[in-house]
Amino acid sequence: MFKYFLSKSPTFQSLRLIQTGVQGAASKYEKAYINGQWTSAISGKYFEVSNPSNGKVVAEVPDMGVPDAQIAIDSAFSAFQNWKNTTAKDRSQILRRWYNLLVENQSKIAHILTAESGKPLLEAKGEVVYGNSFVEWFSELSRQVRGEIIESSVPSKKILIHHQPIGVVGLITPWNFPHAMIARKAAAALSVGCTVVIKPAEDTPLTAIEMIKYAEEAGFPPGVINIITSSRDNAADVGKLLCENHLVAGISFTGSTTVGRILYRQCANGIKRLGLELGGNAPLIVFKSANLDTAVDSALVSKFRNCGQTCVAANRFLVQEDVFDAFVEKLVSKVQLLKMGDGFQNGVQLGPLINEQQLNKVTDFVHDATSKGAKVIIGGKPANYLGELFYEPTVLTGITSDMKVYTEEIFGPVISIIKFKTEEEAINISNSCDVGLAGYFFSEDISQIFRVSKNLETGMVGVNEGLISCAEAPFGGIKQSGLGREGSHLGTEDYTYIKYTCIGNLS
Ligand SMILES: NC(=O)C1=CN([C@@H]2O[C@H](COP(=O)(O)OP(=O)(O)OC[C@H]3O[C@@H](n4cnc5c(N)ncnc54)[C@H](OP(=O)(O)O)[C@@H]3O)[C@@H](O)[C@H]2O)C=CC1
Ligand SMILES: O=C(O)CCCC(=O)O
Repeated sequence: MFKYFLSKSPTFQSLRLIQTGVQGAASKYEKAYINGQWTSAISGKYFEVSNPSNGKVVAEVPDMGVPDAQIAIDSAFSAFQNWKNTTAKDRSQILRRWYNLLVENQSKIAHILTAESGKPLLEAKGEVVYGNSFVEWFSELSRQVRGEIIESSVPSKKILIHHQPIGVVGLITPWNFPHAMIARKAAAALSVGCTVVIKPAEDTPLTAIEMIKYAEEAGFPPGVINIITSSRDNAADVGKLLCENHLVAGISFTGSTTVGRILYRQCANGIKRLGLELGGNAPLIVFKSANLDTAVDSALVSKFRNCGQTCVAANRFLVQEDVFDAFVEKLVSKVQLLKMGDGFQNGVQLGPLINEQQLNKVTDFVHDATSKGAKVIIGGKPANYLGELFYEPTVLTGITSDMKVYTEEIFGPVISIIKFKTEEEAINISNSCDVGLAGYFFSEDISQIFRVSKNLETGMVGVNEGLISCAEAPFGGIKQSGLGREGSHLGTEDYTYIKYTCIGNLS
């Protein structure tokens, strides 16, 4: 079957690399990495990873469960005893070596990423550059984490403050950014002296495994970085163990709010440190003063990055009535030019959805909206002619507050447009949900820019900009979008605790 696929697929060259292991790319059977050893599951079981563009199997990886995860935790705990005592300079240098290797191999990593996620190759390359930037950032930040000495009100005392690594951290990551989410979490944790057990998503473990090959080459000691691969059948049990095991000090998770809540509960008994990057429902507001061309171009980037499967993707478009028709016309004229298809084909801008669950969710949300009166301007149906998991880029108008596209994140290539009259109305609609990750608005009115930025109930705001993520900025949400911030100089806080030392009886 694999042979058939290779001979038919336009992605022949890239996948040939994956099958044969040429250039060190993923081979048909991959292994997980625990305590510096490439290893199979204790059960001997594997699960398949397939390309969502065509359903063909790309590779098989170990299906690890609780016993494997326990070994990984023990290894990480044992490695922590030495890693926590390394100097910031040592950690910085190893991270830098990892970064250099990731950069040297970024094209190969991007090919693997496209093969398992369906993401267009150009976008996969962009994600690898983006993910690598976190490794570079934290290799530099490692040496900048400083303590303080505070003057006491008692002359014979000194107050010292240190930031110390919390210990072993479990990193549970999603399929939508298989490289960047691991890089953003792992580099931060490792830079301050924590050790990690990574559990990537079932759909996209190959990019993660490839990244760890370069971590090994960079010289991280055994046990400092561990990766356990699990099928969806094992994810909940492995997650529970990571949350509840007393050797694990904290969890960092990116994914759905539903799973985030489960992890929050499971971490409660052990009062574990918890970083949560959960779902959003981002408003994108176009005010009448906006430059409409900027608004349209930025909206397309925000919405269609990774085919809409991004937690910061614009979810509800709010357009002021004065510019509604002009905006919709410009938007649709660009949406109809978007090229969807196999991520390895030249010029493709949109790939498939990751799996059947996502396809069903998008199909259901659009059906729900149209059955309640929404109008399909373009798209509105699966693109079966391209493959089983493709959905046409879609624009809907006539959106009302009872529709799922209004109340929940769609995670797909669907734009839902709502008409509003006043700024107050736009703010009220934007804030009328219990999540608050990103929000975007377009305006040339400086007072309005400050006012709206202040009033949007989100952790991040893009003003006249649709792409706001970068290593230097704090990424994170408020309300039920999560806890903590990733990236930026604040990105190590989830992985350190503050040690206060009082030195007394000084003469
Ligand atoms: N904020 C974000 O960036 C993301 C948001 N989402 C949202 O979530 C929806 C569903 O996507 P989905 O893939 O199901 O996201 P999940 O939250 O289920 O998956 C994210 C990660 O958590 C793992 N996981 C799943 N269940 C548990 C559990 N009980 N304990 C510990 N880990 C667990 C998954 O493993 P496995 O893959 O094996 O199931 C994966 O590694 C999307 O439609 C979207 O709305 C999804 C991905 C990212
Ligand atoms: O969508 C997500 O799951 C988070 C990553 C997106 C980004 O870093 O911009």
